[in-house]
Amino acid sequence: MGAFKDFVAPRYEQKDAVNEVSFSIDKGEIVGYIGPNGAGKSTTIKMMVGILVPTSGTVTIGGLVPFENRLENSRRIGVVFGQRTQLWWDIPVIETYKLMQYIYKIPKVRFEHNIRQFADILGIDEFVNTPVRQLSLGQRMRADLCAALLHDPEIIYLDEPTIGLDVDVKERVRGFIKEVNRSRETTVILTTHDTSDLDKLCSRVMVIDQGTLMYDGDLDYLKKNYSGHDILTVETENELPDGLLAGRFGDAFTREGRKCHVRVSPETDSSAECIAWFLGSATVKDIQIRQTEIDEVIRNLYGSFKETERGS
Ligand SMILES: Nc1ncnc2c1ncn2[C@@H]1O[C@H](COP(=O)(O)OP(=O)(O)OP(=O)(O)O)[C@@H](O)[C@H]1O
Repeated sequence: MGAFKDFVAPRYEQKDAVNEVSFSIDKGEIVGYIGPNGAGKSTTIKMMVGILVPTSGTVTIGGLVPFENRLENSRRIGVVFGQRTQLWWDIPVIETYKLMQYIYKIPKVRFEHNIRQFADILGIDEFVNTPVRQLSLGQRMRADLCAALLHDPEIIYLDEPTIGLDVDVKERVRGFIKEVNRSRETTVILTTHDTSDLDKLCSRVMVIDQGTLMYDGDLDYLKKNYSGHDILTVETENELPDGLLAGRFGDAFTREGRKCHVRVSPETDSSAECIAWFLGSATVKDIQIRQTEIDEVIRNLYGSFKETERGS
């Protein structure tokens, strides 16, 4: 009944998937584009690729407006949507590549050179003659990445390229992206929910939430300013009295026998000063510092945006 109603009298609701998103990217950059589910990442990528037409504002890629010059734009870009494939389902991988060689008019020497190089790094030789429908997710993703780069694009858009991959394949995929960026100066725009992708690949990140760009800048700056605190764990030869620890660290410590864990907030304290205090107060057997994981940084970041919204 609901489906019938929607068919006869559909109701429409207007929603801005992205709003006030403004940025420029230089040749050869690797940019991580992150944000919670439904934030507007894929919508931005689709506008840059030319699939979606923005209702206002402009998108210019290498001097071209993508949706007005789809053919010319497609020659310059490669796209991988992690959840979909551009490979022909029923034919062997190599046949799709040959079809792409024909479509993009890739010179034979260049095509063979690229296949050889990519097959090497991605390890696709063993399944290049297998029909795509028989490939595992990790194999399919590697085959897709190779396909997206065969025509030497200047820019690649990767929408969650490591989604669902095991640790080994993730490493291979990341190594490949890095190598292509390094050796060919290919610009990479990457959306991901896997924060290790950011750590391993990107120096710049853009964070979008509810369609609006909230941060655009250095990953290191982001870590430093939203990281909260480090955890310092110190093992001493003898148990330190709680009173002594409380006198120095207040309530920012816990103790398990001879092990003390101290939460070091960069605004009020420093790990170096805490270590110096321990060395001066006891015989120290072991020291460990755990920095805030990037996951925690991102969680703090999304949280602080929500706080700002509530406050404003
Ligand atoms: N074809 C569509 N029709 C209507 N609304 C859409 C369409 N595509 C996306 N949206 C809406 O636009 C908003 C942004 O979606 P988008 O797919 O860009 O998010 P995302 O950041 O890529 O999310 P995810 O991390 O879950 O992939 C969401 O609220 C989504 O529901």
